Amino acid sequence: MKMSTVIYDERAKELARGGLLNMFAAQELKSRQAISDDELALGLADHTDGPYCPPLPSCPSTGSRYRTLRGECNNIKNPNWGAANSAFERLLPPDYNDGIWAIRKSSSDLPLPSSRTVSHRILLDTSNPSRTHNLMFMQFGQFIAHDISAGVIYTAGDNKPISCCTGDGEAPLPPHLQHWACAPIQVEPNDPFFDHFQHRCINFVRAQLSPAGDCSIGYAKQMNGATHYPDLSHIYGSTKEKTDSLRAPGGLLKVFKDYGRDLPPSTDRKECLTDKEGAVCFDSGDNHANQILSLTVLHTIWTREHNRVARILAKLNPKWTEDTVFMETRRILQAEFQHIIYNEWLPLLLGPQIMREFQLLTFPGYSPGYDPQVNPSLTVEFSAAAMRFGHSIVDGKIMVPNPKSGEIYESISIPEIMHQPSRLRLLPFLDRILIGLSMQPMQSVDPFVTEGLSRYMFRGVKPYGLDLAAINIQRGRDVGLRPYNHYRRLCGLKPFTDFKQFSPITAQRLSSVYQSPEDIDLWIGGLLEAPVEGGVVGPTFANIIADQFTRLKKGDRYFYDYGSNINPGAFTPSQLAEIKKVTFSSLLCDNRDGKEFTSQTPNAFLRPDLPGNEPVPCDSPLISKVDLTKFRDI
Ligand code: HEM
Ligand SMILES: [Ca+2]
Repeated sequence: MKMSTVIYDERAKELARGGLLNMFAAQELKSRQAISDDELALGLADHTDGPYCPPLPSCPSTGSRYRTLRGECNNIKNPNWGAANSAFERLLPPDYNDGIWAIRKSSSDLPLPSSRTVSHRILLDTSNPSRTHNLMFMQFGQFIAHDISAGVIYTAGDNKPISCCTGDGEAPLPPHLQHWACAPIQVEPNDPFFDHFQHRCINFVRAQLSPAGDCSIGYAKQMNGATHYPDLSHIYGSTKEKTDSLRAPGGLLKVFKDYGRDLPPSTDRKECLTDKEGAVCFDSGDNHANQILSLTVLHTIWTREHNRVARILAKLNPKWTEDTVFMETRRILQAEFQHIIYNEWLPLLLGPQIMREFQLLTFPGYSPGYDPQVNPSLTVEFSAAAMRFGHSIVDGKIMVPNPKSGEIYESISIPEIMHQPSRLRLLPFLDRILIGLSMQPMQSVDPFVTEGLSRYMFRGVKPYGLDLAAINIQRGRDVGLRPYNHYRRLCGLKPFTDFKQFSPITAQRLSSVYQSPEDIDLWIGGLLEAPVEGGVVGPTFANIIADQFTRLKKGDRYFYDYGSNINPGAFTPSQLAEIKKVTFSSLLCDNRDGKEFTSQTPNAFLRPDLPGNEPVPCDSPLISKVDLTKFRDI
């Protein structure tokens, strides 16, 4: 069983060391009473002679036409904002027991209930399919998440994973033998599932720290391994070495040619179960593409889109070097991706009112809104809780239809396709799973999480796996999330003062684990809320997510629809008009195998049985076409 978090490179390691040094310095200053609790809580401790300050990148004064690979040099005054391996920001100061990094206690200063206990007593596995959204909406959400958010966990000195439990998880290691980054999740002896295996300990390693961007010393700040911007860093990589390793001649991306079809390139990294004959593991910009096969499918689609667009651009512009073809294609794909997120995916998540309130709606032409004061960085509230709403919409099974007979060809339980992407090699599989993801409803956002994630995640060949729900709760505590009520207040919502304010069943479940409503973990509280009008998440998550995508627009000089007064890589008006025709349906039609997948729903994220969203042939006028001749460089 493997978590998919990895250390990237030397620079990431150096920053991680710096983050840790600063945290130790804060502990030291606190013990000498040279730093006040207020300073710690507000993160204002201005000790610029701190032990480690991240070096500033050198950026071209005129601004490059292309985003840098690491995401540096976007904000002119703060060139590290949003860069890979920089720190997460936060909406509220952290709740750490020592004000620095120690995991919070309950409101009455007792240890919090075990994250696993919270998970199995509050979350059930009950099917509650969405009446509108399909599983492609879920899968696209994880694809977005992997682009912008990648917590990195500590590893041992030799880069090996840290174990916080004995042998097979019979118990947590005695504290004096535990690595300092351990926070193992205790499993109660009467656990309804893990007890069958005498499994009493879920391994949990704390997230790596990164130095604060302003070199201040204060509470711990976690590292984001990805570039914070939606820039397809998980397709292209965020270091030169990685990107170079993924590139092929002619400005193309490498592919694995299989039966004449292009799949992502293969890798011999050891994250997949590859002991069966013909088994394969795929490479990507971020090394997480094999986490679940339906995610690998989206990596395939975007890799193909790169090569499709690059070939057209190279023909239109025979004088371009292969570097130009590569970078121009990347620039177009990044714009397509941002357009699909803001124009199609977010409105279906947040509903019209929040989209309007946060000025997230898309319009024809250039858009206003860049604000150099806005730090685009992801907030821990978004990454460790709100955006993880997605774990509730995963279905335990993926139905793969046979479009010829109209029957279900295969119903795959998801642990079977975690780190096991080899089915993609079967000839009709890609087309079939694309149809399946579009037909099958996603699950609703609610306190139900499939056992495929809460009992069997990454089980490999074992009878049990990890509990992602417990890990989410523990991660929230690891990164210092405050209790749920604090974020309700922040969003202008009334806090819960009594369990009785929840439905009787929920109240009973909550009070069986938490002592007070003031202790509820943010991820749990968010899942319990009814969705906002026209959206799928409740108001607390909706606000945190809308805030994040506002930062990612206002704080991104390279946002795809900013004009040349802001964006050094702006599109011409006619090019932008073409980019704005892109829909995820058009992308799927352009990059499917096309043997069995011949029709597509106009809205790729909604169920085909919704009136007006019946599948149509890919050449129907209802599926938009992008005219790339506008990208001839004259
Ligand atoms: C399809 C099956 C999925 C699996 C197996 C999966 C698995 C995981 C795992 C193992 C983590 C790291 C947990 C930790 O150590 O803290 C994670 C994090 C996360 N997941 Fe998922 N996930 C899935 C789907 C989704 C979906 C659909 C979304 C959103 C719509 C999503 C959003 C996130 C986010 C935002 C994080 C935090 C990333 C970070 O900063 O590390 N996931 N997921
Ligand atoms: Ca990114």
